[in-house]
Amino acid sequence: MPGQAPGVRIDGLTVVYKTPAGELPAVRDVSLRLEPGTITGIVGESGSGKSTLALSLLNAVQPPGRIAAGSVDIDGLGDVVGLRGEELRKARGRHVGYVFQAAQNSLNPLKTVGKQVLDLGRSHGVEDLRGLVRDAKELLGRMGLDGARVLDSHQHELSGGMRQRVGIMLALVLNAHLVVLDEPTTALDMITQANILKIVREVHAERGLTTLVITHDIGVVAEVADRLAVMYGGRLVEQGPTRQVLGDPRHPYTKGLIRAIPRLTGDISEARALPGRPPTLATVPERGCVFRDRCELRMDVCETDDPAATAHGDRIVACHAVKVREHA
Ligand SMILES: Nc1ncnc2c1ncn2[C@@H]1O[C@H](COP(=O)(O)OP(=O)(O)OP(=O)(O)O)[C@@H](O)[C@H]1O
Repeated sequence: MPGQAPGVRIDGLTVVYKTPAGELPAVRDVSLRLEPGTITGIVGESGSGKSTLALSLLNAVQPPGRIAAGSVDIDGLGDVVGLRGEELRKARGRHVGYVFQAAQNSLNPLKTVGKQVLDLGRSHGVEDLRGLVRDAKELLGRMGLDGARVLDSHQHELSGGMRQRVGIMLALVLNAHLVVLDEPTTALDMITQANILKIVREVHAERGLTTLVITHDIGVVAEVADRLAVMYGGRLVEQGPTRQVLGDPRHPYTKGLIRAIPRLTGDISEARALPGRPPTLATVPERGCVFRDRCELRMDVCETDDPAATAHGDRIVACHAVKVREHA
């Protein structure tokens, strides 16, 4: 059913967590567009704010966190930051399908997978429950599982990788047209991971979805994403079409991430880990560039001024040292 894919406009989004040192931002002034029908990948090291950003798409940030500023406007839903209660519950699952991180542990241990599919359908007013179960079985089959058997199983009877695929099935089965996958394949070996991503891509195309894939592994999204957004210290530091970002990274952090991955550089001996560690909420600088402590291009202005995200053609880069060439 192409043509139903919603667009998403995230503008000036800031999400804070309450800490002993006060409220600190895990996501700061992030603006991002998900174009209808595309797959966007968000990459960044652990703690960069990816999951917090994903939760914001469902207005699902829990205390001690809260969305402190900005909007998340989804076609057909409006600004989800303003949604509450029943409206929000209906939107989740039906409009926005999602697999949150650690989804492999989030199944109900007391119920079979099939029962959980039925519960999901009932709670969203699905009339054709038989059809829903059929779709669930089919999706599981496509991901290399024995659908009937998995539907009859409890969580403890499934491996981590199987649970992860069940999570993906649950994100897709209600036929939502916006799908958010947070680390969808981390429990899987490389070959299964590649297969699952291929299926995500196929289902995305068949159903006309808008998809967001979140991962710390830039190699994972390189395979599926049309666009990439790179996150660091709660900021989006670079965005653009995947091929451009991978083939000609501009931000020093993106360059470092790519250099660290042998299967992207094509040569194991060339791969170099990015020195240093990403900041935590407590250590992320209040002023200036969040990446400066690890940056080889650091200048004086980076200490004091946060670089603005600047668009040039299809590319958006937030770095004082980078003069993005026109028409990247
Ligand atoms: N409930 C919470 N209370 C306090 N701080 C939190 C909470 N959840 C996340 N944070 C902090 O917010 C920052 C961003 O976390 P987030 O989980 O969004 O990052 P991430 O990029 O998804 O990392 P990971 O891949 O490890 O999940 C981190 O510094 C994290 O410690």
